[in-house]
Amino acid sequence: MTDQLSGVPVAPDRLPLIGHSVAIIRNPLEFMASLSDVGDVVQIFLGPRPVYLVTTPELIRQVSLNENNFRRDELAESIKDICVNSVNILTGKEHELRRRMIAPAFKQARLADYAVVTAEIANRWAASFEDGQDVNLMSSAHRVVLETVSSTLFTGDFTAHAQDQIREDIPWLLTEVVRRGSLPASVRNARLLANWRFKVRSKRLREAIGEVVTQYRRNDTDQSDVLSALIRHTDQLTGTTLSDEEIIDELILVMAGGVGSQASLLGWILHEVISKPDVAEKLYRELDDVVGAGPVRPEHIPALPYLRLVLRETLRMWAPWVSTRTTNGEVTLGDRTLPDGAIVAYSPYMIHRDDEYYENANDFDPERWTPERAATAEQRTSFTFGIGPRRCPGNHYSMLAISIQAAAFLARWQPVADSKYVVKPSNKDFVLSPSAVPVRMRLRA
Ligand code: HEM
Repeated sequence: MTDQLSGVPVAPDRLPLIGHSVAIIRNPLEFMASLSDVGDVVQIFLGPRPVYLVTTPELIRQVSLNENNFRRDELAESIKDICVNSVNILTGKEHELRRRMIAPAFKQARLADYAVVTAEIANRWAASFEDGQDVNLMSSAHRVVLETVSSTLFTGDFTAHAQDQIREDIPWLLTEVVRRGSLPASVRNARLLANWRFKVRSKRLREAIGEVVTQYRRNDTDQSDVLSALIRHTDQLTGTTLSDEEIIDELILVMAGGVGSQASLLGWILHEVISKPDVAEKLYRELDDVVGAGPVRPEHIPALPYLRLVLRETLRMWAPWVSTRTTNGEVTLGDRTLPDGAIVAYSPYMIHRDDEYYENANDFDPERWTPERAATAEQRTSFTFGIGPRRCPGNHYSMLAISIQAAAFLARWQPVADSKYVVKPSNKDFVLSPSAVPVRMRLRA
């Protein structure tokens, strides 16, 4: 397995023993973006172990649309102490059923309820700054997204105590899940104090969520939130309902997958607007016409077409940098046949930043998404939320929430960026976040 598969090109600058690990940790974006010319499938080495990176949209589609060719056991192993059976690690029929079970939580009618809560929190957030105040908008974005996601998961005030504890644990969960995911299994499973602490705290978090689930079942009313949707749904085809443990798994996945990624994108959208006067001018004009000085309401969002273009362009520029799968038996990709158990990866970021697929791919150009300009080819190479059976179920909600938050903030504020600070991507999550967005707040005239 650790042998090089003959005929598949290897990424340049492989070092003995450590392979490409250091290059990836140091600058994953530059590393990924440098590989598209090397071949359709490129071997990169994490230590001695090869990872097969597919570098064309066609092969990414082939991987994503043929889910049965892949397993999730490596991912499952890496998160087993906190999440046992969530949708992202189930495969085949079990995955299909779980997708049906969680779908009602993301239905349009529910999104309308979540949008009301999201707008309330976003308007409160926008009103919380002072003129002339120095703020790091990235940490601020993280806080507002955390509050919003936890409030859309469970709102019932009869569970206040457990909710407080869960909210306190989410930042810890996010940091740990990402950190542990980058460690080899041998280190994660070693008898170390840090691993023991992780298990103890994971158990405590699961118990706190379990307490909320019990209270919801007892209360038996629809609270218009994610938890109510998960508890109340019965699958029409099989009569299945979700057990408490399964619900705990799904709630943890939403927290781990939804908070960091949304916060990063909210941070990027604010950074892009603040640092690009031509984009800012058009957006401010649109916000003035539709929202005025605020507060923003969910029904404003469909009337903000330029904001939508800016969001789509932000999602293109700052797409997840990597996604992985493990082959389930021999799998042929293009003219290469990979062995059973091989790790296959692709990078939405790499495709989205390639001039072959997007004209001047490194330019922030929202108008490329206007109906006149967005070619079908561009739509087909857009991988921010994945495609196929594992496409992100939170995509519509994320776009709505980020739009509401950005609109609420920008309707009121026109901050000035700290000119001495260079914003860099930081790889703490699968969507890279801005290292910081330091600004001085300025009220809009
Ligand atoms: C803007 C922020 C987000 C981005 C960029 C994003 C991106 C993605 C991507 C690329 C995948 C597919 C990964 C793969 O191919 O294996 C995915 C899966 C998933 N996402 Fe998101 N996501 C975001 C926000 C959210 C939110 C807010 C939620 C929940 C409320 C969520 C829930 C999930 C779940 C449950 C899966 C697993 C789906 C499955 O395996 O069937 N995501 N996400």
